[in-house]
Amino acid sequence: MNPDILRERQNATFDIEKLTNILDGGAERTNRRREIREVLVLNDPDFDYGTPTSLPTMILKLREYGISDPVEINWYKSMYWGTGREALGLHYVMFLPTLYTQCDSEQFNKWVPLIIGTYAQTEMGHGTHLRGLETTATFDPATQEFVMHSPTVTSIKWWPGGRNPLFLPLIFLSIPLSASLFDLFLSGFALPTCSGIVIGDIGPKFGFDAVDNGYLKLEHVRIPRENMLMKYAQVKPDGSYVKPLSSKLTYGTMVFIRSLIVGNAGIVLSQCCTIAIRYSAVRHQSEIRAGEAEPQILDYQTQQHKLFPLLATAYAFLFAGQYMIDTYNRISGDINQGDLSEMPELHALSAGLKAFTTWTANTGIEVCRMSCGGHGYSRSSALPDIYVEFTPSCTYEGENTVMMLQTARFLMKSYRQVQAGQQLSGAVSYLNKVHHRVMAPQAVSSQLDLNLNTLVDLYEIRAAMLVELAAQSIQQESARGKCQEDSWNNSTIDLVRASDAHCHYMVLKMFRDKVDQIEDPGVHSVMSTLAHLYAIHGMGNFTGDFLQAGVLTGAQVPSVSKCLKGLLAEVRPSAVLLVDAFDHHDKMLNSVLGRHDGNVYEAMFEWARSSPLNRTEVHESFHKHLKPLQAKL
Ligand SMILES: CCCCC/C=C\C/C=C\C/C=C\CCCCC(=O)SCCNC(=O)CCNC(=O)[C@H](O)C(C)(C)COP(=O)(O)OP(=O)(O)OC[C@H]1O[C@@H](n2cnc3c(N)ncnc32)[C@H](O)[C@@H]1OP(=O)(O)O
Ligand SMILES: Cc1cc2nc3c(=O)[nH]c(=O)nc-3n(C[C@H](O)[C@H](O)[C@H](O)COP(=O)(O)OP(=O)(O)OC[C@H]3O[C@@H](n4cnc5c(N)ncnc54)[C@H](O)[C@@H]3O)c2cc1C
Repeated sequence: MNPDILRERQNATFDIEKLTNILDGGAERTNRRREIREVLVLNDPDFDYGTPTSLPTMILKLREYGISDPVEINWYKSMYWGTGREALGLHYVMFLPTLYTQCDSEQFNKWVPLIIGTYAQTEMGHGTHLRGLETTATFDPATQEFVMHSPTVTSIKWWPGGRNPLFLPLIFLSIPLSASLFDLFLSGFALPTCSGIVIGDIGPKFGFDAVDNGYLKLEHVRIPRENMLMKYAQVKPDGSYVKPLSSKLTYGTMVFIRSLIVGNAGIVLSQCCTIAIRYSAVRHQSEIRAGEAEPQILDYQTQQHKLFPLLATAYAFLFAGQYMIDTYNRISGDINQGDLSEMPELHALSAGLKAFTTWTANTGIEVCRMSCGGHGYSRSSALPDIYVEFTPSCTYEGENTVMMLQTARFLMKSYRQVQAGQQLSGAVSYLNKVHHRVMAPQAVSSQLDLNLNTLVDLYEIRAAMLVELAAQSIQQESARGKCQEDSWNNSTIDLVRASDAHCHYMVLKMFRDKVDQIEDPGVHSVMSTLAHLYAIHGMGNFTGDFLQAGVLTGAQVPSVSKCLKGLLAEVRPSAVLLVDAFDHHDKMLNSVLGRHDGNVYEAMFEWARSSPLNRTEVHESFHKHLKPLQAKL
């Protein structure tokens, strides 16, 4: 083991295993995750990662082992495929969940065990604006079929991931009856026997190469009436339409995956922090004091300033992901029982946190890559591949700006309710104080109050102020004679800013609540330090907001920076131990820089030598192209 990394692991001030257990949701979950990793994948003689049979092998193994819990599927898949995506991602995270949540019992028993599918909602002309989708599904009572049709070029289904060229069960979103409503259809086309279908691949993408994203054009293709997913809405044999309790129930799968993406952003950021911090512990470069040995780059304050706030953010997002999934499971359980009262709040929370966490993690991956210098740009680091695979999460499952505006819609509605004298509960209950003006900033002392509860309060006041400013912008636009829609559009910068601040407050609050639950003194102490670092770092990035909210004075601003530097120094001794607690296996991380043993250089040389370009002393292209050319010169 590299001596630097060995030294970093001595004198631990907290129990790493206990922190790993907290991240997994308990010791039993850690044991189960490791069992899946070590026994069911790594020590499985059939484990054949990277071969053409990998995918079918994985599917058969998941069934053989009876792994159906979404989180356990993800544990298995992420061990099997490492940090990359695989072609069936969409089947597991969108196609199956849609069947689970939108099929009636007969359809469920008929389809779920049997098929692999994709989710074809987006069209060439519309991905965000679902009410603008153009694919039609017209019911023919004479034949008891729906006629599916792509009326325009912009209605061609575009992007469905994992498009299987031979058999095409897919979840369709189409407009069967009216522009405001659409429903889900399962269409089992066995190509090429089924006429009226034009299918293909949309061509090379920025990345996501393991997933074949396709296109699908339908020309009056008929499917049985029974293929409409009929849990919430039905078309009866006589053609009558039974509306769902809410037209937004059709959007349920997107809310589910957005909820998953929150925790996934934490996982991806934790992978990158593991790579960058372990590498920064073994990389020596330049000098701090003339004549002395080159220091570990992790001892540079700027390197700590790049990486430690991201480390704190990774923990924050992992805890936010746990909260999000728990909230999703609770509210979707209520929805299943017909109680839709919290559906708007679930939508607003999942939409906002999906955007907030993916935007932050997306930027953070690049900071981690650049903090590793040239070797960060090598594919051996795994960081370029992680970035390329993660960055579309800012676009898919709800483009981030649009998602933030959905959260803003909920915040504005809540603000208006408070103005009308209603008492709010849940995540927006802090807005009650705005109405009663108890949001007045507390007496701000000359010293920055570092109590975590106080910091959460300051973030709450910042969010409330920005919500009020956005609402006032809309009111001012209306007062200038603008219609409601234009008043909204002319305030969308403020609205996104308010949603971002609301999400930031929510994430810090979840972090603080999680720290409060930690009983082990050593783990509590190090997690409390990270939560403080997360809060102070955000205060440094958004100082203007806190000044504008009156919860920070100009005189206190220097102490924010001073406090930040102190927290960076406090984290430094535990940095490698804190990434060890993420418990990312070398095989899954697939990074020369992030190896657990820290033996980076030897591994990098081996990695380079294994490059296809180094298979022969002289590359065949010399003999094929250069030598004949030389002979002519
Ligand atoms: C098992 C572990 C796995 C871990 C893996 C984790 C991550 C892996 C990541 C990815 C997986 C792999 C690949 C990803 C592939 C990506 C697949 C896709 O991208 S599928 C397509 C996704 N598309 C979208 O998300 C479309 C986005 N657009 C919309 O959702 C809607 O158009 C809209 C923007 C929300 C607007 O809808 P609409 O116009 O109908 O509504 P509005 O008029 O704006 O508002 C009316 C009203 O409705 C409320 N509302 C809107 N949506 C919802 C909802 N979902 N739920 C509840 N309520 C909703 C809205 O709040 C308004 O309410 P009110 O203000 O009270 O009127
Ligand atoms: C890798 C990848 C995989 C995908 N897989 C699938 C899949 O399997 N199935 C599927 O159905 N789809 C899939 N998609 C499509 C994806 O869901 C859409 O691209 C996404 O919903 C964004 O919609 P759009 O492309 O129409 O972008 P647009 O909405 O056209 O966004 C373009 C710009 O317009 C802005 N904008 C749009 N509306 C508003 C508004 N109301 N207010 C302010 N600004 C606005 C956006 O902020 C953005 O800046 C995938 C996409 C990617 C990148």
